[in-house]
Amino acid sequence: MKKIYIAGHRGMVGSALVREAENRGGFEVLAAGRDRVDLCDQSDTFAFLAEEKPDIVIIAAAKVGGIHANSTYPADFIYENLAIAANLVEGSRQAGAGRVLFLGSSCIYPKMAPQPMPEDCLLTSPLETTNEAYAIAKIAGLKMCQHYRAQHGLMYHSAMPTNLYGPGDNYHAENSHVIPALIRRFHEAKEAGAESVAIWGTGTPRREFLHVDDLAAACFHLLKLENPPDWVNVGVGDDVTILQLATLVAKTVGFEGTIETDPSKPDGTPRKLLDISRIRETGWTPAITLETGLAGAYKDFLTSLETGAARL
Ligand SMILES: NC(=O)C1=CN([C@@H]2O[C@H](COP(=O)(O)OP(=O)(O)OC[C@H]3O[C@@H](n4cnc5c(N)ncnc54)[C@H](OP(=O)(O)O)[C@@H]3O)[C@@H](O)[C@H]2O)C=CC1
Ligand SMILES: C[C@H]1O[C@H](OP(=O)(O)OP(=O)(O)OC[C@H]2O[C@@H](n3cnc4c(=O)[nH]c(N)nc43)[C@H](O)[C@@H]2O)[C@@H](O)[C@@H](O)C1=O
Repeated sequence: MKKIYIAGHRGMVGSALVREAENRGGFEVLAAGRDRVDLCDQSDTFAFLAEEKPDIVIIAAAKVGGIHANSTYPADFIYENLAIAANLVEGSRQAGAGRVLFLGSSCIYPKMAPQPMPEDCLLTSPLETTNEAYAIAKIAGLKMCQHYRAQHGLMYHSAMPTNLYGPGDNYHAENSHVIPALIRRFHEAKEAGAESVAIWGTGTPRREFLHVDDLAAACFHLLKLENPPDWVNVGVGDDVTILQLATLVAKTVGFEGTIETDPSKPDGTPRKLLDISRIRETGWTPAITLETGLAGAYKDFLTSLETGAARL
């Protein structure tokens, strides 16, 4: 049985990965919170990995947030994400882990990349400014895996997911991503009997949304490949405008008022649709539609409010 360390197992992605590992079976799952290991601390991380000696490591720990958090705390985003990537990749090598899967993000690609964005448009022109710090750290993590694979012959590789959503999301009013932010805002507006809800920006940017359970399935699919790409896009191959998304979230939540835009807030990158032909060629395809996924995410939000587990 392979021992798999899922770094960040309490997060939205990490908890989906733990569920997927348990459903598939055949893994001894190692999960350790910040109380056990601070992944920004090099000696702490090296000692933890040397003691536990996992066979496989999935790096789903990161400092994560939406457009506001990324542009407000760029120093935290670049430092913490560089430290986590460097400590886990080098610590895994020292501890003898034969396989590492690093999770990046679609924001690694240039702001004005061709759409849909193929893997090889990486580093061809400037990044979007609102998340440049985070993107640079994610590019460094991806490049570490690529170079460790080349120099050390280790099977270290990466997945670049598009915007994600699902159970266990962060519903913070300012620091969250757009889907959890809108679920909360429309829910609170419905409860308060409000007539209108404002969404950030112009409503015109386009985004692609992947359910976190689809991402978890893709990660375990990639871990089974004998010769995976150094990095591969993981998305659904389709996108919507933010206004279309807001209309869908309002319908899911049952909010019947009007939706207004707030152009004083940033739009971010105009479009970031991933080209997912490479992962499709390996035999993976997403299964959860946005409508179905949103219904489940709203249910999860209501349950987490009731149990007190919601990340507000
Ligand atoms: N959410 C999204 O839309 C997208 C996410 N991704 C990537 O997926 C991965 C997971 O994201 P997601 O699950 O959404 O994020 P979450 O914020 O939900 O989870 C991140 C996890 O990392 C842990 N963590 C952060 N810093 C440390 C540290 N110093 N030591 C130990 N643990 C730490 C957190 O621990 P604690 O619980 O203690 O805070 C948390 O459990 C990230 O790599 C992210 O870049 C990629 C594309 C889109
Ligand atoms: C996953 C990805 O996430 C971040 O990039 P982003 O795609 O810009 O993420 P976002 O979810 O915060 O916003 C998407 C769009 O939606 C609009 N929008 C409307 N109303 C709200 C709102 O209420 N909250 C938020 N957050 N956005 C809103 C918002 O103005 C923007 O146009 C990266 O920094 C980086 O972390 C990364 O990789």
